[in-house]
Amino acid sequence: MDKIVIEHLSLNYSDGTESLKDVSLRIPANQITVLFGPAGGGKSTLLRCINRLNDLADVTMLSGRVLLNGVDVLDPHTNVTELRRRVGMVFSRPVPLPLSIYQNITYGLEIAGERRKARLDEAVERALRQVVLWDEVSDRLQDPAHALSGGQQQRLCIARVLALQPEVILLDEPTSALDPVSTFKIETTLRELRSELTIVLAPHSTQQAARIADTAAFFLAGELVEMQEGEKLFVNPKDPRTQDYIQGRFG
Ligand SMILES: Nc1ncnc2c1ncn2[C@@H]1O[C@H](COP(=O)(O)OP(=O)(O)OP(=O)(O)O)[C@@H](O)[C@H]1O
Repeated sequence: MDKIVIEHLSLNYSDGTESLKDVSLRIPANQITVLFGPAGGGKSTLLRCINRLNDLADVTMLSGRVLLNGVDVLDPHTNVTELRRRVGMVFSRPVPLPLSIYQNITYGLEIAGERRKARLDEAVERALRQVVLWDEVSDRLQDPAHALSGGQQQRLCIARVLALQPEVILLDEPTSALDPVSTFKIETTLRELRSELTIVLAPHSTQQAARIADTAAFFLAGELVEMQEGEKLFVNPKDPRTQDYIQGRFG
């Protein structure tokens, strides 16, 4: 089943950059779909269209459709707050709230109206277990989140998103600020989360793309060059531009 279907999506910013040029693709449910390619290819822009974060940018032209479960999220009537709960986002630098570990997880739930302590405790434990952080922090949930290591902070940021029980998570270079061990833990966590939700990720390297992609899409200067199963794309790309990029000939 396709969770997200993007149809003829084009987007220009006010400086005239054509960041997405007639992009159409299908993102399968319960898989990790990787958007990769050289800097400036449009990967972040595409991620930010899926949860309407581009509403905050200086966009001068936007056309096409982004269907989530068949419904166009670009429709002006979309409830954007609800959309962003259903489609969570994780950024490249972990930015925990200046609160305790516990409150980082409960913050969004409390805003959504949950006040019951038992429910909040349960949600904290569940989310921290999902990102394999529970055993490391269960005895110091009231400590400031900033006291955690960078890798732990990023797992906490993922847990914060998961606590809202999203259907999709978007990750924009989530491990670019992390060491290889933390990166490995996050990649393992994402593989396990696939059974519960749909993951769309812009990796920080081609190596990461190849390691983690169930499906991979190669972007170059706003264009989708090709998309296929990760195992096939990284072994036998169809397009010579993809081949040149994955062999390190440019970018
Ligand atoms: N808010 C913005 N305002 C103006 N131009 C932007 C904005 N965001 C991105 N761009 C431009 O759009 C193009 C695509 O950028 P985008 O960040 O989507 O690419 P990317 O493939 O994710 O690259 P990177 O890996 O560097 O993040 C670039 O030319 C970039 O300069």
